[in-house]
Amino acid sequence: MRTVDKSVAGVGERQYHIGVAPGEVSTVALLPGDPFRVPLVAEFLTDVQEVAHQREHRTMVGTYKGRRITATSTGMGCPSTAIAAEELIRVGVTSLIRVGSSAAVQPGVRPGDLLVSEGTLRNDGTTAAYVHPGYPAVPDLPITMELERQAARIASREGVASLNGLNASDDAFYAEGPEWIERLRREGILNIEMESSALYVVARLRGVRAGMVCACSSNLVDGASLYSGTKDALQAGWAASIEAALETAVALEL
Ligand SMILES: O=P(O)(O)O[C@H]1O[C@H](CO)[C@@H](O)[C@H]1O
Ligand SMILES: O=c1cc[nH]c(=O)[nH]1
Repeated sequence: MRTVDKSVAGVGERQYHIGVAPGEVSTVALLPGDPFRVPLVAEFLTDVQEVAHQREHRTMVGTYKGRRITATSTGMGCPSTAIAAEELIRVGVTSLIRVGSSAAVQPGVRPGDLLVSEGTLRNDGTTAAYVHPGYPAVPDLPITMELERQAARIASREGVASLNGLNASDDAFYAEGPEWIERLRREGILNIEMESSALYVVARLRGVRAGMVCACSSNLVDGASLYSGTKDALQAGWAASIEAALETAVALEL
């Protein structure tokens, strides 16, 4: 019997899930969850090309201020994010920046505010298959510091807040009950999303860099802002977080 080693299989080939081959992408990739948000990244770019769209993974490439940029959607949750990250790394991506939406679990955070991640509580199943329970899910420090700088600048221009802190990655959107949300609040977690745990762990294991800037979609603790009526603020927050990620790519020559 010959067992396949998937940790190295397919490196340098057109990738099974994302449908992208080496040479078709840049060294930096912005990662929204939603394939319909990839064109929102493309609005900032010139010379845009759609490279592939398979399942939830849509990829476009273009240029921002002279730098080649890739945008690939991860889909929702850690399983598809780990696949997208693994396959992007196999075709030459060395910096991965998630541009997502995320729910705040500290009072006072408003829809559209920018949230930069300084580390993730791994409440997901995917990373348990990769590493042991105490393994930290942390972003690249220089990318994070530049994201914080850019997010603060853009947020102040746009009249929203920019906050930095710890987030949780959950697997089960509709199983986030009041006890869990209250515990996260008490422990100082700023926000919840569903992908950064896998992104950071895969990036660390494969020796590449990752970071995350999200737009606040709702606030789960102050009751002032659940999901209805947040659309315009969220849309503006997505654009601001994409701009912060693009400026980071330029500033750090990612
Ligand atoms: O808007 P995206 O990037 O998908 O991020 C957030 O939105 C989804 C849940 O509504 C999850 O994927 C969560 O992480
Ligand atoms: O996990 C998540 C992500 C976004 N919004 C939530 O309420 N939960």
